[in-house]
Formats: sequence, C-alpha cells, structure tokens
Amino acid sequence: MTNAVEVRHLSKSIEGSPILNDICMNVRQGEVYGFLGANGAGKTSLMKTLYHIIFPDTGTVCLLGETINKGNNPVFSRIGSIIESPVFYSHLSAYENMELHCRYMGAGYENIMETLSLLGIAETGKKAVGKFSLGMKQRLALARAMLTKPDLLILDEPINGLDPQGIIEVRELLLRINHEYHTSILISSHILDELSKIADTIGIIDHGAMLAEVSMKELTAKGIDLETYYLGLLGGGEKNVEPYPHGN
Ligand SMILES: Nc1ncnc2c1ncn2[C@@H]1O[C@H](COP(=O)(O)OP(=O)(O)OP(=O)(O)O)[C@@H](O)[C@H]1O
Repeated sequence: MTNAVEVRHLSKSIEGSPILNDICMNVRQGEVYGFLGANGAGKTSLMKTLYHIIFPDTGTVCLLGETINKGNNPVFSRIGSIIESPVFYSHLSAYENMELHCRYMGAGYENIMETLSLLGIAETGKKAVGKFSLGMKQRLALARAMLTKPDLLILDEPINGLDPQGIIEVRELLLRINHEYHTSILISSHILDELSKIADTIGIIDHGAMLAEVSMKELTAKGIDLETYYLGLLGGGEKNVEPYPHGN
C-alpha cells in the first residue's frame, strides 16, 4: 500500500542556517501520525515543504503516491490542511466563509452544511466568525480542511491555544474523522500527552532532524510512556523500543 506521506532525505537551509536536515518520514494510509517536537524543532517548516510553500534544497516529497514538484499539483485537491494560523473573513458567517472556500477550490456548495454539522458548528447562523471563540474558529478551520472529504489531513498544531474542553473535542473529532472516513491524518504538536492519546505512530523531530518514528502500540505493549521514550531519545539514553527503519 502506498504511504499517504513519504519524505526522503529532505534538507532545507534558510540564509545559511540548516532548519531541516536529511528528514525521512512515512505516514501510512489510514493512520494518525503525531509529529512531535519542541518549539522551533522544525515541524511547521517540514509541513510547508510538503506543500512546497517552501522549497526543499534536496530530497523528495510524495503525497498520496504523487511526487510533489515546484508549483501546484492536482493531488492537493485530495488533501485538507491547517498550516499556521487559519485566516477567515471575520465579518462573514461560517457558511459564507465556507462558500468562499468552495469557490476557491472550484467545489460545489453541497457539502457545506454536512461538514459544518460534523464539526458541530452548523447552528451558528449569521453570527460573524470574528465573534467566534477560539475553539469555534478551530472547528471552522477543520471544517474548511474537511470540506472536500480529503484522503489526507495535514494539521499543524490544531490544538494550540484551545482550552481543555476544546482539546478533548478536537481529539474526539479527529479520531471520528479517521475512523469514519479512513482519512490519514498528520498532526503536529509539542504537547506530548495529547499526541500519545491520538496517534498510531509518532515521529520525533529535534533541531531539524528526525530522531525516530515509533509505533504507539509497541511503546504501550512494552509499558513505556511517550514522555520516557522522548526524553530517552533526546538525552541519547536507552530507547528500549526500536524505531521503524528509517528512509531508504
Ligand atoms: N523564514 C525563516 N527564516 C529564518 N528562520 C526560519 C524561518 N522559518 C523557520 N525558521 C527557523 O527554523 C526553525 C524551525 O522553525 P519551525 O517554525 O519550523 O519550528 P516548529 O517546530 O514549527 O516550532 P513551533 O512549535 O514553535 O511552531 C526555527 O529555528 C526557526 O527560527
């Protein structure tokens, strides 16, 4: 089976400083992949290179089996994303914002209400998005990413700034989307506990280098919590669980 995301030996420097160093990443189809790293580790930069918002210096990216080259790629229409803070027309309603997104994507309006319902924001009526809580905006961002029923979701820190209830709701929602639609999900966060609750596989990045990709099931079976594993990796300590073989 093709991987949903395959990154091979990707490196990027900005103004002479390396920010991504020989990254390999494999997100399997149908899984939730938690991309874990401290602030500044390189999570957003890698996600931007997937879309070629920033171009890698070396290395390759394959999304849903398609090699991504410079410029637009038809496969992007099968991918939903939240990369950096989502921007909305704050004086417009959720529905109106979704309509504009449909026009941009060349999609019909028929999925709008269903997607807003899925995200629990179908009842917001004419309320301007500028008056939404952060949690509601995050749901709207997810609704926008989900609108075309994508095969892959790429979500950069979608729980940032949410309160505990909001975090739980987004977690449950993503798991539901993953189970019901078999959507592959790549989600980045620096919140270790949260990723351990949602992800099948964890990829750990530090100072622009991918340290390991490891199965949560395997960690759990060995009675190792993600924090212990993470700290062990960063400290160069005993890993106890072998990461997946890395790259080619
Ligand atoms: N346009 C840029 N110019 C210079 N340096 C950059 C640029 N974009 C990113 N960097 C640097 O690359 C490194 C990785 O940043 P990045 O935003 O990818 O990390 P992150 O893991 O997403 O962090 P956070 O969790 O804080 O969002 C940081 O040291 C950052 O300062």
